[in-house]
Amino acid sequence: MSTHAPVITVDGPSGAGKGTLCMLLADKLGWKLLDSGAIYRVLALAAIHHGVDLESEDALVPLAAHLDVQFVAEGELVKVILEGEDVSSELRKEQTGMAASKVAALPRVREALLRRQRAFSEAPGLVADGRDMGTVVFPQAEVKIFLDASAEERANRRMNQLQQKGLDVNFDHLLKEIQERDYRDRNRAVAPLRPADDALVLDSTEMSIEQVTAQALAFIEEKLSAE
Ligand SMILES: Nc1ncnc2c1ncn2[C@@H]1O[C@H](COP(=O)(O)OP(=O)(O)O)[C@@H](O)[C@H]1O
Ligand SMILES: Nc1ccn([C@@H]2O[C@H](COP(=O)(O)OP(=O)(O)O)[C@@H](O)[C@H]2O)c(=O)n1
Repeated sequence: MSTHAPVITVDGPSGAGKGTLCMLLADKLGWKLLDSGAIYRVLALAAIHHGVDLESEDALVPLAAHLDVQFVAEGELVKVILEGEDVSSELRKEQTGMAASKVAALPRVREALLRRQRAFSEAPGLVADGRDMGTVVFPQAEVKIFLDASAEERANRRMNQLQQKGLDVNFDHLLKEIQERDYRDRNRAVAPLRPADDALVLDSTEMSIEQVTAQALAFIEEKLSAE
């Protein structure tokens, strides 16, 4: 028997601030967190480690169905273990995001990962971060948010984030990669990146993290109290 647990979905393009917002919301509400992008990233890494072609749907589907991954919470951070190996730092690299968007464009790969994502939904509630959380994975979600920002602002945020980690990054290169990934995510045949009809669309280009969080919390309160 399954009990109903409420779901908040946060979708949007790379660097819009989804991960930051979801972590703050999950922490404040005491709810579970699903970083669905991390699952696509792990699958891309598994394919690279096993020498599987990132465009071979037939080879990727069994890999997706049997993905041996653990997300281990360590204080504020989540360690990601793929087949016994800590891949946490490899996971966040821009080239891993790019590889993830290639495997994520394949319909049967997405299908193979659906159940794994839905299994994250448990009491007292779930905050789900991704591209198709409100449209495909949790279409019945009580609260849906679509977080956006201009590509230039997102590339700038990503550059600062990577520089803080001591990585040397080039703005123009990063912007080009973000635009390429956006294009692939928005134009794929299955589960393209788009706001759900009932989503609150927030453009955070000119908003601070605090302003985004405050608007999201006001919307969540309004939606949950109307249930
Ligand atoms: N509203 C905002 N204004 C400025 N920086 C932000 C904002 N939201 C997030 N950031 C920063 O931008 C970077 C990318 O945010 P992140 O949450 O990882 O985005 P996403 O999960 O959508 O890719 C992080 O360094 C984060 O601290
Ligand atoms: N629900 C999701 C989440 C991610 N993805 C894919 O996985 C890639 C990496 O997602 P991510 O959320 O980790 O990327 P960032 O927004 O952190 O850059 C995206 O570019 C998408 O192609 C997806 O297709 N569906």
